[in-house]
Amino acid sequence: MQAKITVTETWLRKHRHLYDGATRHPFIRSIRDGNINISAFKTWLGQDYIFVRAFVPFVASVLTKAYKGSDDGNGDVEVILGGVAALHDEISWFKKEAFKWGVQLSSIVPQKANQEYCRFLESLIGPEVEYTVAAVAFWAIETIYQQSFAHCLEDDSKTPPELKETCQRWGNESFGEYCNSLWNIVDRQLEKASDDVITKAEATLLRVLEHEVDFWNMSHGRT
Ligand SMILES: Cc1ncc(CN)c(N)n1
Repeated sequence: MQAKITVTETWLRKHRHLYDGATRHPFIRSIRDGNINISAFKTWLGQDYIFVRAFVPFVASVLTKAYKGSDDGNGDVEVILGGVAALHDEISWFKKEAFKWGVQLSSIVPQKANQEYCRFLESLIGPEVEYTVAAVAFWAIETIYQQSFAHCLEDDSKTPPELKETCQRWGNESFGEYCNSLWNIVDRQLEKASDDVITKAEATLLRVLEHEVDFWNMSHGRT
């Protein structure tokens, strides 16, 4: 018997072009090919630190929604709590890495693409946004980084040794498993969602993909 195709699989097939644009962006390719411009890397580092700080309240809101909105026999809260803990480490890592590269985090001004992405995250925090919709955004945001940086660690990659740790941060197997747990959450939620929520969730996925591409563009100096 053929396995039933999930809503997320349908979306990924339908939006493959945009998805690949986010996970195989020229910025990521330049890390993988070993010809990354270090000033672009430093721009990304400083801007992403600001993004991650704004990401924390968003993830906390997903955690609250999971607690209130899912019949949590499935352990959604624990998975998302793991994500909050990982973000705590991520913030410490950004500080350490910024010091290493001589990036002054206190003087970073968020660029337009970053501001718009952070504003989008804020728009998903309120109680009027369904758990399913917020969970789709969360899953997509984490998975795009996982897939992008894992690409830089493949056997034939020429990622510079000094950037390997950065790629490991999101490209490692356990982050991959965590993303799969988020994917399971999303699939379970979508299975019981109304058509209206599914439509909103798909639109949210598209917005995330666009914001991620804009974020890479900004880091790559294309804005
Ligand atoms: C822009 C962006 N997207 C995703 C992630 C992964 N938490 C991140 N750090 N920054």
